Amino acid sequence: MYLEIKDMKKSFGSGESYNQVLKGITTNIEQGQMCVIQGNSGSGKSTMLNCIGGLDTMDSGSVKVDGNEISGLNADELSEYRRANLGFIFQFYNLVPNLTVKENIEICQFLTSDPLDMEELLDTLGLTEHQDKFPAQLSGGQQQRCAIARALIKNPKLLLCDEPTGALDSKTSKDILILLEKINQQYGTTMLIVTHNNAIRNMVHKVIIIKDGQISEDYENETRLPAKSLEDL
Ligand SMILES: Nc1ncnc2c1ncn2[C@@H]1O[C@H](COP(=O)(O)OP(=O)(O)OP(=O)(O)O)[C@@H](O)[C@H]1O
Repeated sequence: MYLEIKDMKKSFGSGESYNQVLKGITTNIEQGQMCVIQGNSGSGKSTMLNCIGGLDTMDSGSVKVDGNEISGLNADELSEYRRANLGFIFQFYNLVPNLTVKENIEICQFLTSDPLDMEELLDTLGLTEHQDKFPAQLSGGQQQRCAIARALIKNPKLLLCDEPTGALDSKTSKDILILLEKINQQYGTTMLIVTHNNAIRNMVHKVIIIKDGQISEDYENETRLPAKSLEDL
């Protein structure tokens, strides 16, 4: 099992403002799986993703990535864990405005001794012709493709995506999902995708639904559809 989560608990605040957001999340994700995490607004999806990604620390429980426990790591160790294993994609692309597409990707290329080939990645993501442009010169979909390239250049084993299509129109969302599917097949990247979009459930290997800080549904999708056939995005 690539990702093993056991009894993950996380709360915010204290006294009257105490809010237990995650009340004991237990699940497993296999290497190479694409998995969506869904649930109502405020159910704890981003909190779960942030705890897995070492962007936040859980109160108790265990997260093992490729057999390595991450709970209890200090800030430096978490930083090294993120560098060595993870790629992040967010709803808003967080590109550096005064760097070109290629330079935005290059800043992450140096995080590993074994990056993917830049030209191949630019080609895969349809960015070759845009590589010398600045973010402000790109459409939302092109900016998100650049953010995906930046997350992928170091060939992360685990890609954490928080609403990756949240700011995009239906057609561009589908293009991005087709790309994520291609990356999953080409590089075997394990992916966790937090999304409000129910249609995305149809293309992934595994679905996790969170309700009130607990898992209410957790199942493997036996009848996956290719991303290109998804409707209602
Ligand atoms: N840093 C924080 N401090 C205090 N409360 C927080 C913090 N981060 C999240 N919360 C609270 O935790 C709860 C879950 O938030 P979270 O962002 O994980 O939900 P979500 O399921 O991702 O929601 P959405 O779909 O709206 O993005 C919310 O009530 C939120 O207000």
